[in-house]
Amino acid sequence: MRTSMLRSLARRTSTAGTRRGFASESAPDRKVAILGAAGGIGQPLSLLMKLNPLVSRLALYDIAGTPGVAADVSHINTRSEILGYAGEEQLGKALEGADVVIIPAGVPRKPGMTRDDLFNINAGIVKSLCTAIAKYCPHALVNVISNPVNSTVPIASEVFKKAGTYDEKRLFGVTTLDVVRAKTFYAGKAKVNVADVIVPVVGGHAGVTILPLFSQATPSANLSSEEIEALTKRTQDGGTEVVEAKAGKGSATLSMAYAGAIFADACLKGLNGVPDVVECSFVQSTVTDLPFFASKVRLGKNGVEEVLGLGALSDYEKEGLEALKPELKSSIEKGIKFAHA
Ligand SMILES: NC(=O)C1=CN([C@@H]2O[C@H](COP(=O)(O)OP(=O)(O)OC[C@H]3O[C@@H](n4cnc5c(N)ncnc54)[C@H](O)[C@@H]3O)[C@@H](O)[C@H]2O)C=CC1
Ligand SMILES: O=C([O-])CC(=O)C(=O)O
Repeated sequence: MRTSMLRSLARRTSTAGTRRGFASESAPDRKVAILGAAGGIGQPLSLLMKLNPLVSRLALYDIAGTPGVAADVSHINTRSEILGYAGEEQLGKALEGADVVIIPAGVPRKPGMTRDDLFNINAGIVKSLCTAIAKYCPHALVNVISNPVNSTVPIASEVFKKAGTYDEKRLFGVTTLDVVRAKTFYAGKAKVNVADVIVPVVGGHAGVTILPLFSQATPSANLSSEEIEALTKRTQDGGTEVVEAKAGKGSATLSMAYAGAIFADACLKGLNGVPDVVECSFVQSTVTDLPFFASKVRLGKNGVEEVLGLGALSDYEKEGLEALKPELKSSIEKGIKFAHA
């Protein structure tokens, strides 16, 4: 997205005052809905999705505060039409016809909390939003950002199963921020150009369940095992690093909005038939014995086209993989149990 988005922005700016930039759009119509659009992630994510030329309609939904965000973002001279919706009675309208639904609704952590501490509030929010998705846009690709992702994605799957709309190809836990962090931290340590870095991050999205595969990182670098361990730990604790720095004012919002925009863009490209779109995501999986697992996923016209395997792991990564399984298993089971209660 990075280059295409900037190119498109530059084009719009250079044609300011004319309609030329708009008339040349050839991408198909795509509606994206953001649920939780007035929040810390929701607002910058709304901005970034407004800059994405693949979006023709952008629906911004929250329980309150969306008219202001929608009015503000709507003045930006890019392709998409902005639609603002506030309050539960408008949720159906926000969702109708959506191709991609992004969910950053829910409470964020404060220092001292784990992501699982958010379960009690966010599980119910995700359950009710997914119930509405099943009703109003059952074929949309659903990008779940709300934490704890390791549980909220299984909750979403159970809600969709119950409604008879579940398609495992269309449900994604957004773990892109782990990849974004792994790339940044690796580039700093390996002294390589960050724009060239590729690092898969697998497992889940909480603490030790986040497993960056630095042995597969490119460009390759001769890092010591101590350096790899430190990079792994920093990636696993990246969220906590931000929570502590914000000191009670929430968790990552700007970097998450960036990551969410990258992942939604990949979903849109896949829907539009762009070949070889691959991103890591927490999806239904047979890569391990766990029913959900984050790994590289090829995106296509129906969502997940292929869940890719883990590739060769170092001994350190093999240990990490075994160590993460009990926590990830219990978080998945907790979500499934909640959805059935
Ligand atoms: N997957 C990931 O990598 C990351 C996930 N997160 C998670 O994203 C979530 C949101 O974080 P922030 O934006 O910082 O929180 P925030 O509190 O700033 O914003 C959340 C928004 O959700 C809205 N909301 C609450 N209930 C809703 C409902 N039923 N329907 C629609 N909107 C509703 C609120 O009104 C608020 O505007 C948290 O659960 C956080 O842990 C945060 C960073 C990274
Ligand atoms: O740490 C948190 O609570 C928010 C999050 O998921 C992240 O920044 O990775």
